[in-house]
Amino acid sequence: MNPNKTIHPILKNNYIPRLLASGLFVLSAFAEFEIADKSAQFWLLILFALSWPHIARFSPFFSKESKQSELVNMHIDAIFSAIFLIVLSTYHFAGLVLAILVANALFIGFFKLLLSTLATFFSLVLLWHLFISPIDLQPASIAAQLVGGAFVIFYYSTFATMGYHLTRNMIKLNRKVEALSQTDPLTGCFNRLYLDSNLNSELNRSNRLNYPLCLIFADIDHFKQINDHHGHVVGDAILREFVHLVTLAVRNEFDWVARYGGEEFVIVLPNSDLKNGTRVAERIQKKLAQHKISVEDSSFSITCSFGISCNNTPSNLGTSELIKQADKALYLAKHAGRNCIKTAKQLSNNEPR
Ligand SMILES: Nc1nc2c(ncn2[C@@H]2O[C@H](COP(=O)(O)OP(=O)(O)OP(=O)(O)O)[C@@H](O)[C@H]2O)c(=O)[nH]1
Repeated sequence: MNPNKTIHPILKNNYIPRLLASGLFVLSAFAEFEIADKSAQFWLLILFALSWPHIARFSPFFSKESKQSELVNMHIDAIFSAIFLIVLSTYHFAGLVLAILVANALFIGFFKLLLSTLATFFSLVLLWHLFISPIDLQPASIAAQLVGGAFVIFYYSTFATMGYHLTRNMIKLNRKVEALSQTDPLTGCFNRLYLDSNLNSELNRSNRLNYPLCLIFADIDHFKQINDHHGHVVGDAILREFVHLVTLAVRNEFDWVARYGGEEFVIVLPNSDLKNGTRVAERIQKKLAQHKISVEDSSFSITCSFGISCNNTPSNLGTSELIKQADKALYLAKHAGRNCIKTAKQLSNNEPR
């Protein structure tokens, strides 16, 4: 199996910086000759430093999910840095580490991660200092300080870059998931889920600010025949074009369209009454009449029936009542021969069963 194929870009991208940081770590540890002379742990540490970037890349710790795994890796990085400080037996770099970490945090806004890795880092240094051996405050050799300083700067700027990329990727992914969960994949308009969760807040806003809200139920006429005679590919293309035409007929920033199901769509018009809603439905009707939809060298004309309700007719309608009224009006429109517009006002005399 080629491991490159299964490695997530985050783990892959951080491999080289981590390897270089480990190299600098090894150099700085070697520069501290006194420790090299007497400590077996020193050699273990070197071994770990050299193997860590490979482990971090090829064997995701604790989680198969690469991003989660990279967060764990960052904590191991923090432990690694703490051991580095202990080995060099100086607090000289601690202030530098802290300053760089704070700067990183300001830059990447990744405070939670910063705090938890900082806690890991300092608790390890403290535990070592209290229970194992007091850290000698004597400064390390000049060579160790130089290479170690380079290590600290490089290591933590890498850490910041990783955090930054992680955060950016997560934000991007979240936005993508959110957009996908709200969008109808075929037509690109909002889906039923979005309608169900947003109509209520739209209605509350309209009641709070005391303006009317209009809801149009639009249903393409005889859509089954189109599917049956020309196939679902044509039907799909017609649905897409229909949504395109509807979006051209409504106000960009205020109104929105959601697919209720099949060939039924709901158009929500904030700050609009039945009159405004009827005007919008007429505009859509006109666009449909003027526009032939071309699919696979054929062109099609479609018509649509509309049922319109408004939260002030009668007053203070709730979400489900608003939808119900528009649906009933749509039923009237279908029964009146299709390609026509009916409003909730016309319901009382012709209430469908
Ligand atoms: N191509 C395509 N067809 C769909 C999709 N969703 C639902 N349909 C079809 O839409 C048709 C809806 O048919 P009906 O509910 O009978 O409505 P209609 O033929 O438009 O009749 P009226 O609404 O009474 O004018 C069915 O044939 C469904 O299979 C879709 O995503 N793509």
